[in-house]
Parts: sequence; structure tokens; C-alpha cells
Amino acid sequence: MTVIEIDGMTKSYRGDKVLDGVSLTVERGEIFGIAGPNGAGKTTTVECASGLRDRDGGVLRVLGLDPRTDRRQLLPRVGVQLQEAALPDAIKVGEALKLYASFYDKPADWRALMEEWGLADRRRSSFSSLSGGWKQRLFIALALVGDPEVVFLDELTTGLDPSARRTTWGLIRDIRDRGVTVVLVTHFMDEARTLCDRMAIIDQGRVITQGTPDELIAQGGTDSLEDAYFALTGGQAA
Ligand SMILES: Nc1ncnc2c1ncn2[C@@H]1O[C@H](COP(=O)(O)OP(=O)(O)OP(=O)(O)O)[C@@H](O)[C@H]1O
Repeated sequence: MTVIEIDGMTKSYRGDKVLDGVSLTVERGEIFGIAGPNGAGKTTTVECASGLRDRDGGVLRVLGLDPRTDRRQLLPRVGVQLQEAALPDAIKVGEALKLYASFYDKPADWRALMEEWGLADRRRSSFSSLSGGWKQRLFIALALVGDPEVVFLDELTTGLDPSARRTTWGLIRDIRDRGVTVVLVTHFMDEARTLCDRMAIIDQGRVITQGTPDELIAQGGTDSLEDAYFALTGGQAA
């Protein structure tokens, strides 16, 4: 079943066309990756799909709803972790989860989430005292506190050490294994290869290709997803 349908979506900022007809589909229960160069429009796509920003044109349906006209019904059913997400320095882990749970009519049990994501021992730790890996874990838990059917994660593992990245990959798989559809924006092709069931590459506001990582590798005529990415975007490997 299709959970996200985007067809010809456009968006401009002050006359600058940032999305120039984005089209993609995400199926229920998959981890769907979005990759592409800086400034390609990945975050804007996610912001529009999650109801945080209005598109200018095109078709956009999430769980059968239009984020523009059905925002109130949609918001409780999606979870979002945005790039550069932040919380007040002094807020404690437990307080943040409780606060976010209060935003929803039917939240998940925030105490259970705190246990599940290994945050219980840090319940009284302030946000500013957490390492990058623990902050990311908290952001994942916060994105799940509304008990969403679809979760958007934007560059979740940027800045994490290799061990924290691996742990986070496991957490993302756990989310999918519970039946939640995951949309993951990433710059890391090893991450996309390991985690994503399907993915899209966005370049200059358009989806240039989408498919399984293996399909993209075949399209690129290369041995690795990273090489395929460079071949398909016309970029140069560093
Ligand atoms: N609120 C805004 N106002 C004006 N321009 C914006 C705004 N948000 C994003 N942009 C511009 O839109 C373009 C696309 O940005 P977006 O963040 O969607 O790209 P991205 O693919 O997520 O990039 P990155 O990989 O660097 O995170 C960029 O040129 C960016 O500068």
C-alpha cells in the first residue's frame, strides 16, 4: 500500500525554484532513503510531506491525506526529526518526552519509550549534557512519542561516531520492524545500502531516479552505491 505519493511537487523560496516537480512513492513498512547533493531539496521535500511547510503545486498525499488541507488529521499520524533539531539546554530527558507526549491526544507511553530506547538511566540528564549519540536517541524517541505511522528522519547520523551510527541503524530497523514507515534523508551511501529498502536521489529539485539500492547500482553500471550516486548525479568522487 502506498503511504506517500508525491507527483510533480513544486516549491519556490522568493522566486527561487527549490522543488521543480518532485515525484516519488513510499510504500507502507519500508525504509525509504532520500539522498542528493547539498541544496537539492531533500529537507524541503520532507518538510512539505510532514505538513511543516506548504508546497506551491503538485500532488502530495500522505496516508491518503493532503498535508495542506488535512493537516490536523495528518500531524498526529506522522513523526518528524529535523536536521539541526534542538531542545532547550536545561530540559531533562524525561521532561522532554513527557512534554512531547502532552502534544498528542493519543500518545505512546513515554515512560515505556524511554525504557525501550535505553534512556531511562539518563532520565534526569539535561539535554546539553548528552553526547551526540544520546541526543539522536532522544530525538528518535521524541519522533515516536505520538505513536506515528510514518516517521521522517533527516540526517540522523551526521556527526555520530561509527559505533553510535551502527547503534542508530539498529534503532531505525527496530522502528520499521514495528510496522512504521521510515523516510530517511541521508548523505551516506553505506547507510542507504544497509538500511534502505528503496531510495530516491534528488538533484536540483527533481527526483533523478528511485528504486532499490541494487537497482540504482545496476543503473549506474557501477560496483557500489556510492559510485552509482556519482555516476547518476554527474558528480565527482572526492
Ligand atoms: N526557508 C528558506 N528560505 C529560503 N531558502 C531556503 C529555505 N529553506 C531552504 N532554502 C533553500 O532551498 C534550497 C534547498 O534546501 P533544502 O534544505 O531542501 O536542501 P537539502 O537537499 O536538504 O540540502 P542539504 O543536503 O544541504 O541539507 C537551498 O538552496 C536552500 O538554501
